[in-house]
Amino acid sequence: MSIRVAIAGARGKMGAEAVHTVMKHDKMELVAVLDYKEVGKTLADLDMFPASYTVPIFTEMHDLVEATAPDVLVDLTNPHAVYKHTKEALNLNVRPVIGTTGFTDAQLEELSAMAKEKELGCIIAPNFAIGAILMMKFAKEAAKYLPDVEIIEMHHDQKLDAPSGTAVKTAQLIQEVRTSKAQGHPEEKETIEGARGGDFDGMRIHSVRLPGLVAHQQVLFGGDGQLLTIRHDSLNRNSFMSGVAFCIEEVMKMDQLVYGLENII
Ligand SMILES: NC(=O)C1=CN([C@@H]2O[C@H](COP(=O)(O)OP(=O)(O)OC[C@H]3O[C@@H](n4cnc5c(N)ncnc54)[C@H](OP(=O)(O)O)[C@@H]3O)[C@@H](O)[C@H]2O)C=CC1
Ligand SMILES: O=C(O)C1=N[C@H](C(=O)O)C[C@H](O)C1
Repeated sequence: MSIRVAIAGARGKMGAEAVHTVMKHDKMELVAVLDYKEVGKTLADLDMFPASYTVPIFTEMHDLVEATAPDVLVDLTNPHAVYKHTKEALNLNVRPVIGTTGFTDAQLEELSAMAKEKELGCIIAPNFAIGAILMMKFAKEAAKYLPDVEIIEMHHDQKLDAPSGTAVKTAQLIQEVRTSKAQGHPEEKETIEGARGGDFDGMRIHSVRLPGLVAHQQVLFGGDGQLLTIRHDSLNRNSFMSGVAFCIEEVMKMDQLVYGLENII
């Protein structure tokens, strides 16, 4: 039996790739799309998709679920919409696979409690690319030996959240193995506000936004007379798609929320 998939954010850069991925997948069926405004009756009404994509578009999650009974909701929207979508999906017994970044800790805790109570799988993945997951794992390992670390994440200039979800997740993983410490000179002063980046448990995170970039991150470690740099580059959005397909299949086997693909690969 096919997994019935709905996608929120289908007109976006990631969402459009995810639409093609699900449409091509032999074990999945794209049954619906969630939008926040009337853009047509089906995806086929939009110039960006082929005429064969007669997938219905809904503006209310409740109507979407009632009409098309999806197993999984994939959300690739923005930090303002994603929390509501995830809650609505869980309430309606639809398993969320969330790529959208920008959750607060409190939101993650609440969604985790909801998924547990409902015994429903839910995956929140700040990054679907296998190379990025490895970069984070290697950074966590390196931080045990080289605890002075700064993160530089670099993204296209349409990104809404800073720092990136990947940078936050990397810092959280490092925090698990590193004794909290302030870095740099104790008396350092910023003569331009923000020059030293954001402070996460003493680690500095720097966010670069430029046209031309897709999604890139360097984790820099400094030691006595040595430097280690761990870098990952997503050069296109196809780099995320095998992770999206993997999560859609995995979430069907789960009964709780997982935050980060490093927990299930
Ligand atoms: N986990 C991962 O591996 C990755 C995650 N991301 C994350 O995915 C998200 C999307 O990224 P990207 O595709 O680049 O962004 P885009 O801005 O290209 O796409 C977002 C889409 O969502 C639509 N949208 C906004 N609000 C709603 C809503 N309430 N309901 C339905 N659709 C809505 C937007 O429509 P409109 O433009 O008309 O407002 C837009 O088409 C971001 O949070 C990004 O950080 C990105 C890459 C990889
Ligand atoms: O907005 C993006 O593009 C990306 N967002 C995710 C993040 O915030 O980490 C994943 C990837 O870096 C691309």
